[in-house]
Amino acid sequence: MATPPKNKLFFGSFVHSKTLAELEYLHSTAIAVDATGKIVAVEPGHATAAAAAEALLPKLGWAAGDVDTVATKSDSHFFFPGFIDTHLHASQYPNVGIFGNSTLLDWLNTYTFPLEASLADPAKARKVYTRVIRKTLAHGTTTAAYYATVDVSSTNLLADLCLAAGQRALVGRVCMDQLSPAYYRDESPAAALASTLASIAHIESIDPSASLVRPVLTPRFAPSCSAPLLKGLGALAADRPDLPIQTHISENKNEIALVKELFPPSSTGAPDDSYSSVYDAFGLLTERTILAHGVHLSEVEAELIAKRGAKVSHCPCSNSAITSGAARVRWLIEKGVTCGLGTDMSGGYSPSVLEAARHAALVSRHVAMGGDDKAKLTVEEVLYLATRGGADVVGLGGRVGAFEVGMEWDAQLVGLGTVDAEGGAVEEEDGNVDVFGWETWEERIAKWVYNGDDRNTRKVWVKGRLVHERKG
Ligand SMILES: O=c1[nH]c(=O)c2nc[nH]c2[nH]1
Repeated sequence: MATPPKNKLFFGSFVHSKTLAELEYLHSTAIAVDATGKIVAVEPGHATAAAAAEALLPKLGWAAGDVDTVATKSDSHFFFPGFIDTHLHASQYPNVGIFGNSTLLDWLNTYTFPLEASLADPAKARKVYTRVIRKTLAHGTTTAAYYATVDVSSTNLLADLCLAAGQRALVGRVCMDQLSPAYYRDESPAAALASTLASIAHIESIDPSASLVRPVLTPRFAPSCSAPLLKGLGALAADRPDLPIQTHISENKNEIALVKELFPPSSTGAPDDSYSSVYDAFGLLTERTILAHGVHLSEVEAELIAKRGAKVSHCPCSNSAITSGAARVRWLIEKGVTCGLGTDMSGGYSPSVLEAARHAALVSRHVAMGGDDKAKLTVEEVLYLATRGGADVVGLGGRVGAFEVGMEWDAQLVGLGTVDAEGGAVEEEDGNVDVFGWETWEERIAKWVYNGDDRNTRKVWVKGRLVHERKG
């Protein structure tokens, strides 16, 4: 029989984003998490875990025997909010790193559609989805906005597996009824909508209160959806204002030209021929919409996106790998657009949001080298995008992404390697980050962002439940 969840007391150093520009460092702090996974107290100023327990437990009415305590081992260990991957294709995971010299439209046809279609085989889908969930959890991703495939049963399986593994997820059945090979597309707009409803019904049946897993409307991107399909999805989005929406926008110049050709304003009633106006004309540009990429948006489009409250998932690894371009994140933020980070596997080559964060920092420097010096993103800013910003993008702002009373405990325990007086490793030799002891906390975090990986992610919790523990 499964043991019932217990109250927990976490003790040590906690680091999280206070604002876009500022990380908050809470040392000698205790965070109490109740059996439902909610943070009920954040109390700095205790010398030890035992002292924190003595002070806190009576106030919370918790008996010592009902509480599990997790304390950090040393100064190079800290708790950090779980990462939020605002855009990834679970179905493309076997292809990470496999993109050759392709760009978006030929990459889709050469690498992506054949793999996605092959996951209609349930055994293969189970193998791929089990692995991608395990791998992203091991990298500290506590929430993932997943695209599955066109196939309903394997999409539903992805949701089942997320729930079983304890990963928070948005799971979308991919809608696409045109411009892909006949072996991989919805048969008609009506069939696409029926399959979407079937998948929504399943996901809502396994997690009726959306405690972890939620369905998300997923028109792949404008070129692969006919006008009747986009119209139907817009109507469904209006009927179901609780459902998030995810799609791609303005990733690649040939894609944008294709959208202009397929959706002239005369066919949509839009005021212009921009990509954003196409989604807007069909009621799909909303405050619940996650737009992946947004590399080549115009001023007017950024203003429209901000006005509608739609969000952008910045996918720097993918934008570099398949040569889409360098998105101007500072510019988007200054326009009032909420942004988060996406690994975008397998356009992106890495399952790690930490890798996406460091790549976001590097791409912003390329934008700066193009003449806009203030484009550079700081360590604090990319970590905000990876956590709090991401939570806003996927509609979970205020619920996850930071350590505040009332939020849920989605967190990772990060350990950096410690070096002794002779320069030898003191503990946990594995990993790329060496802490000598003289670094400030800001410097430790910067070393983690630029050199860290899953070896530093020792433990991961979602909604208070331990969902990953690094062995060895
Ligand atoms: O990076 C991307 N990955 C995809 O699978 C996709 N489909 C449309 N546009 C896309 N872009």
